[in-house]
Amino acid sequence: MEGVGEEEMEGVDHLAHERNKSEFDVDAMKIVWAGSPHAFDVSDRISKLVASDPGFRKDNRSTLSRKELFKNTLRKAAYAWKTIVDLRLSEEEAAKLRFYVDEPAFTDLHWGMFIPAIKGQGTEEQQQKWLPLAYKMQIIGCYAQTELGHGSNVQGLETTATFDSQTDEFIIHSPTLTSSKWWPGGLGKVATHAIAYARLIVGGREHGVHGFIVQLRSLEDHSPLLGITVGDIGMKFGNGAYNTMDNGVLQFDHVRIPRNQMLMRVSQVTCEGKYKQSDVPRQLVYGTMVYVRQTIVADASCALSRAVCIATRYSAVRRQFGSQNGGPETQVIDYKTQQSRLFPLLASAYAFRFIGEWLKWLYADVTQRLQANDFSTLPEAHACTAGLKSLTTTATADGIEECRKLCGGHGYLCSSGLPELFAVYVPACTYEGDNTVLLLQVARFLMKTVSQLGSRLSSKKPVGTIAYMTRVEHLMQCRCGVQRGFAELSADLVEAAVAHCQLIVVSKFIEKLQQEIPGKGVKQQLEVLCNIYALFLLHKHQGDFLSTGCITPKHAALANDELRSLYSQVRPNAIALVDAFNYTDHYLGSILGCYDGNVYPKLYEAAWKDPLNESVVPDGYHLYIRPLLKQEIRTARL
Ligand SMILES: CC/C=C\C/C=C\C/C=C\C/C=C\C=C\C(=O)SCCNC(=O)CCNC(=O)[C@H](O)C(C)(C)COP(=O)(O)OP(=O)(O)OC[C@H]1O[C@@H](n2cnc3c(N)ncnc32)[C@H](O)[C@@H]1OP(=O)(O)O
Ligand SMILES: Cc1cc2nc3c(=O)[nH]c(=O)nc-3n(C[C@H](O)[C@H](O)[C@H](O)COP(=O)(O)OP(=O)(O)OC[C@H]3O[C@@H](n4cnc5c(N)ncnc54)[C@H](O)[C@@H]3O)c2cc1C
Repeated sequence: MEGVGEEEMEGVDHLAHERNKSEFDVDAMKIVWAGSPHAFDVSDRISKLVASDPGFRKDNRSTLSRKELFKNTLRKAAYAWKTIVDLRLSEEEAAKLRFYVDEPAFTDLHWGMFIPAIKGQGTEEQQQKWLPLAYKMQIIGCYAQTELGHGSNVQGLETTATFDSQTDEFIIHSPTLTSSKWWPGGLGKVATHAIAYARLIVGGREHGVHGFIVQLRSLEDHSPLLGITVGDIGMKFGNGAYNTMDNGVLQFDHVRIPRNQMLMRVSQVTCEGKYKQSDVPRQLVYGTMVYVRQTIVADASCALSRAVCIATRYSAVRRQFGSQNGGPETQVIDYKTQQSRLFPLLASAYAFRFIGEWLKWLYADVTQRLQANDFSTLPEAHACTAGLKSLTTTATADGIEECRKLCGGHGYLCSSGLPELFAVYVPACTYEGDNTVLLLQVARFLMKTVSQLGSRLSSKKPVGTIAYMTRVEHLMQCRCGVQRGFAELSADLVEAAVAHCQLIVVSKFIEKLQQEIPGKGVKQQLEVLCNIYALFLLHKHQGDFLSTGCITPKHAALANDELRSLYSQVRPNAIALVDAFNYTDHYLGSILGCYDGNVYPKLYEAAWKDPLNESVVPDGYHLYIRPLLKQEIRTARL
């Protein structure tokens, strides 16, 4: 192209000068981020496989109608499955492939909730019957719990499951409009089966909410079965975004299922109509939600790191103001305001990665204990998964929006990848439990812990977190000390719950740094990021910390000075720290975040591909614009 300067030529790494500043071994950090050499190998190999296959292209999504978008998602899901089968990918590789395809689809719920629900709440016999069908995708499942009238309040669900001892069946029914199942992903147009949650009624007596496997559609022609009314709930936030998913509505009209399709690991109904509650906490029926909440924390680190990668690379490319004697303008990443907004998000991405690793261990540990009927850590596991899901998704949704703003006007273009990332991510603050409702669960756990243990919530925390621990105890004492009910104090208790979760994230980051971490300069970089995360939160909530008396205003001022110094330490390593996420340009889906930093030619080229530019004179000119210009005002034909 004429007039293209060297700085805009393709094939040149426009961020090479930034990459050369790195003070640590980026390849070693890639392995830390991935979790292990094996995990890095799988991620690297599968992400490149997806990026190189035109069958997984996603740059055209914003130009498709809802029906075209959905059909394209079905095509991709089928193509992904064929790829998995043809290449004989392992379960781990298959999960990575679905992750890098990066499109909300019915498969998320089939693999992410339907199968875990059967594994967690089905008997051995039920697992042996249903899991092989599900693993081979000979049935496609969804998780149908939420209703039009109830989502947070699971015990308020209205769908009924009435046992008929004459026929040894359950009758599944939607007694009211508000009992219609509403929101389940994959339900609207694809799922052939559901795990449906309903109020169990045996012999006229209610036994609370239980899960049931219900077939919804014929495996011959996909038509809804007798008594099943099912469809999509309509367009959702954003244009492309989550509209690739058929969140559905479902009504049951006295649908009969065999007794052995009630998930019976936690409770049973005998053929004589006798209800048996195993000696396990009834909350195990919520087990699938706990499982997904811990995966969502890991997902948060992925989503936030994507946004931070885009904003960091673009901040290094973008120059604005500051030219000296006709020299280059200043890179916006060098402005202290840009650093004070961006680098805490970079630190948070790493913090959430490590807390996600720990939560995965905690979930595996509690699951192992449940096998031995050891329920001692179940309350803590519930509080941690609920609280950390709430904390990380709120921070990530806010962080993605901040990254969009950090990219100025170009961040608002679809080609930046940020609007779509935000629109797809933001419901994470709602699904798998509204974030406030989940924090109330944490507050309830803290109240019980304080009442059982006295003021000390826990002494099991690294020394560096004393201020954080004191803050939680202070916030709890301020609330528990006064004689007012939980509901009256709930807004304050939620703040204490957030403080408690922040304490966990900081302490687990510190514990991570106590491990052996190979690679030149890697541990040092992580120490800087850990200090940024901890001091940023201390600065943001300094009112809490000052009121506890464990820090003075002088300490607060010193902490702020230290933050600025830490930002300066990150600055030369910023591009390398986001390179360590090892995202392909395909997965990032962002011109602003492209690896080579050659942004402007790509932005310019992308603009002309918009359908609006197929003609230089827009459709509608002659009917609407020309009359205006020629002052020939006519009644425009509707
Ligand atoms: C790689 C990706 C893989 C998978 C991804 C797939 C999907 C995720 C991606 C996209 C999203 C797509 C789908 C989204 C799906 C959904 O949204 S599914 C529906 C989610 N719905 C909810 O989360 C509902 C939230 N509500 C609840 O959980 C409960 O109603 C409640 C708020 C916890 C209240 O329950 P309840 O009224 O029964 O109990 P309480 O009276 O409040 O408490 C009684 C005691 O029980 C303890 N408790 C409560 N819950 C649990 C639990 N889960 N585990 C253990 N213990 C629990 C509670 O602490 C009380 O204890 P006590 O104080 O000692 O009495
Ligand atoms: C994209 C998406 C996908 C989903 N996929 C599925 C799925 O596959 N399967 C499924 O079963 N469900 C699914 N859901 C539903 C989701 O789980 C629910 O929307 C979620 O649990 C919140 O419940 P709700 O909608 O009833 O919100 P509500 O609880 O009605 O929340 C509304 C407001 O009330 C507040 N509130 C509610 N209770 C209290 C309280 N006790 N104290 C204080 N404040 C309170 C909340 O904080 C919130 O501000 C999905 C939802 C979305 C958005």
